Amino acid sequence: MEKLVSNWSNVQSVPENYIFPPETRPGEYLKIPFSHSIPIIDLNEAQNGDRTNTIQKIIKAAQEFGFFQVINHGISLNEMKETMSVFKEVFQMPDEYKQNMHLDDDLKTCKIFTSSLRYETEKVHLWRDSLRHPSHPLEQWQHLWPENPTTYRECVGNFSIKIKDLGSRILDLISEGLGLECEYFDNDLTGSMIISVNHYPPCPTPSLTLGITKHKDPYIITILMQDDVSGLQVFKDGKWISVEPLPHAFVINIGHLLEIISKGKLISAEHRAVTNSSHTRTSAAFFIAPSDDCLIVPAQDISDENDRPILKCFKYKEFLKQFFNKHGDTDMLRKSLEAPKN
Ligand SMILES: O=C(O)CCC(=O)C(=O)O
Ligand SMILES: [Fe+2]
Repeated sequence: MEKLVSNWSNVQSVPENYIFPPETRPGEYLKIPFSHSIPIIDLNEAQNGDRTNTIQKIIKAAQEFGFFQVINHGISLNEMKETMSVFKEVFQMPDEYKQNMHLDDDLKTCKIFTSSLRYETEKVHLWRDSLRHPSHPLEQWQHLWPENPTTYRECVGNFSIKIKDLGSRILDLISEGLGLECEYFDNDLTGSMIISVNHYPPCPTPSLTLGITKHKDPYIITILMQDDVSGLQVFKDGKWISVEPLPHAFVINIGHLLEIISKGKLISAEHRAVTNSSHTRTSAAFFIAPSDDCLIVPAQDISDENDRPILKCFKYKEFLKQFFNKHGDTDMLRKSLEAPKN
C-alpha cells in the first residue's frame, strides 16, 4: 500500500508527483470568497409550511447550480458531530491498522486508500486519504466496516439510516417538482449507498495541489457532511465558487445519473476539493446510488426540450465501469452512452 498522506511526518514541501499542471491546479482560485448564491433550503418548510415553495426552491437550485444546502433536515447537530468525530478518529488510528484495511481491489469492500483508486496509473496524486465502503442495505455491509473505533459500526450505522431517509425525502420533493409520480426514486434507483470519507491533511503549498480533481458524482444524489474547514468548490459559468461550511447543514449535489434521468432539467455540476496549509479537513460523502442491475432510463413523463442526444439503455454497473474507464471524463462518458444514429 502506498503511504497515506495522513501518515507522512514533517512534510516541508510538495513532492513532484503531487504538483498539478498550471491549467488544473487551483492557483489564484485557491482562496475565493464563499458564494452566498448557493441556495440554503429549510426542509422544515416542506413539512410544516409551504411544501410547493420548498419544491420550487429545490428545483431552481438544482437547475442553476446542481448544488444546494439543507437545514432543519431532522438530523441533530449532536449526531452530526458525533459521527464526524468517529470518521476523524479512523484516520488517527495507527499506521498498521490503516494498512490492514487496504484489503483488495473490489469496489464494494471497505477500504482505506490514498489519492484515488487509480493510484498506480494516475499522473499526479491527490492530497487526500479516503475511507470507502457501502452502507445500504445495512445488514449486508455493516459487519465488514471498521471494527475500530469501537463505536464506528453502531454510530455510522444509525447515522446512515437517517441519511438514507433524508435522501428519500429530498428525492420525493424532487420527483414532485419534476412532475413525476410520487416515490419515483423509491426503488432500485436508490438501492445502494456508499460512504466515502475524505481526509485532507494540511499541505505546504495548497495552490499546487488538489484534494479531489474536477468531477461529477456518478450517482443519483450526494449528501455531503463537511467539518468547519472550507475546501469544496463548484464550477459555475466558467468560474470556481466556494461552498461555505455551515455547522448544521448538509450539502446536496445532483449526481450525473439524475441529470440523465431528468433529461437535463437538473444539472450535475462539476466540483473539486482544494487543500489548505493550516487545517486538516474531513468531509463525508453519502452517495445514493442504484442497485447494480438497475436500468437507467430517462423519465418518460419529462418532455424533451433540450435537444439532447438519445442515450442507449444501460445498467448502472455498466455506467460505473465506463465512468472509471473514462477516468470520469464527462464528455467521453456521454459519447459512450449515446445511441448510434441511424
Ligand atoms: O471534500 C469535498 O468537499 C468534496 C468531496 C467530493 O466531491 C466527493 O467525495 O465526491
Ligand atoms: Fe464529488
